[in-house]
Amino acid sequence: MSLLTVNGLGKSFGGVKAVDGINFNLHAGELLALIGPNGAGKSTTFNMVNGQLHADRGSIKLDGHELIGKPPREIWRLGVGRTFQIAETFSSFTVVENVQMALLSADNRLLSTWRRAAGHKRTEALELLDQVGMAAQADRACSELAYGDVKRVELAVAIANSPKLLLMDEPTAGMAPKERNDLMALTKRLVVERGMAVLFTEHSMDVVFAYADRMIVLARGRLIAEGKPLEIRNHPKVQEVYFGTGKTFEKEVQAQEPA
Ligand SMILES: Nc1ncnc2c1ncn2[C@@H]1O[C@H](COP(=O)(O)OP(=O)(O)OP(=O)(O)O)[C@@H](O)[C@H]1O
Repeated sequence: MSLLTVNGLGKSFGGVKAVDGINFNLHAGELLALIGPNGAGKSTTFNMVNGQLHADRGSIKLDGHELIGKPPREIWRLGVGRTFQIAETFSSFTVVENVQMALLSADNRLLSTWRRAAGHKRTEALELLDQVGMAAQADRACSELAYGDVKRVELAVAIANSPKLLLMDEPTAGMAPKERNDLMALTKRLVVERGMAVLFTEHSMDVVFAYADRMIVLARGRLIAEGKPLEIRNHPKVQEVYFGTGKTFEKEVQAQEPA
């Protein structure tokens, strides 16, 4: 049975059908890329899955639970996590403190208890940091870290609640090619080791073709293709919608092992 099942999902803004009756599913342990040209409906789809936007029609089921109509916090509790950029205010906290806060939040403890709970779940937080290769930098302030390392901490924060499904909106934006590969290789490892599913949007075709297990392609709100990277690369409809956008499907990039 699939973990996430989306059926007939639709959302309009005024006269614009941002998402026009799409169907797809996602299995545990799978990395699914959602791609499409600008304005295709990727963000709208994402935001309906995490509950930030209310769908006009259709259904989004996680493990058989209907998500439509539920507030974002409840959707998160049911097991849909997402990566957030570590906000300015948290960058003065150390690496491990950021993960401890995420663990506190997963336990439904208030942030005001933080000062009293500075030692809370440090061991669990260090274990999570170990999984993303950041345990050695646990006591450094996030503000001192290289960009690629901040992204690793953000990933540790996102998995603190043990999500069944992790949503990643352009995870590698602004990163150099080496950092991109490291982050996606790490994501792939977490997917395999934790049996977690990932749905991600991405503009870098190199990243998508190297790391996605499967892809879905949107254009003007419609799902125009679905399949494995190689099938998508050769799909005439996909080539047609991308023609002239400057994005090509020619580059072959090999997935790397995480550093
Ligand atoms: N809040 C909104 N109000 C009005 N129109 C919107 C709103 N959000 C999205 N749209 C429209 O819906 C369509 C799909 O937008 P969406 O942001 O989902 O596309 P996208 O694939 O994420 O694009 P991009 O790659 O440029 O981020 C576009 O035509 C957009 O202008």
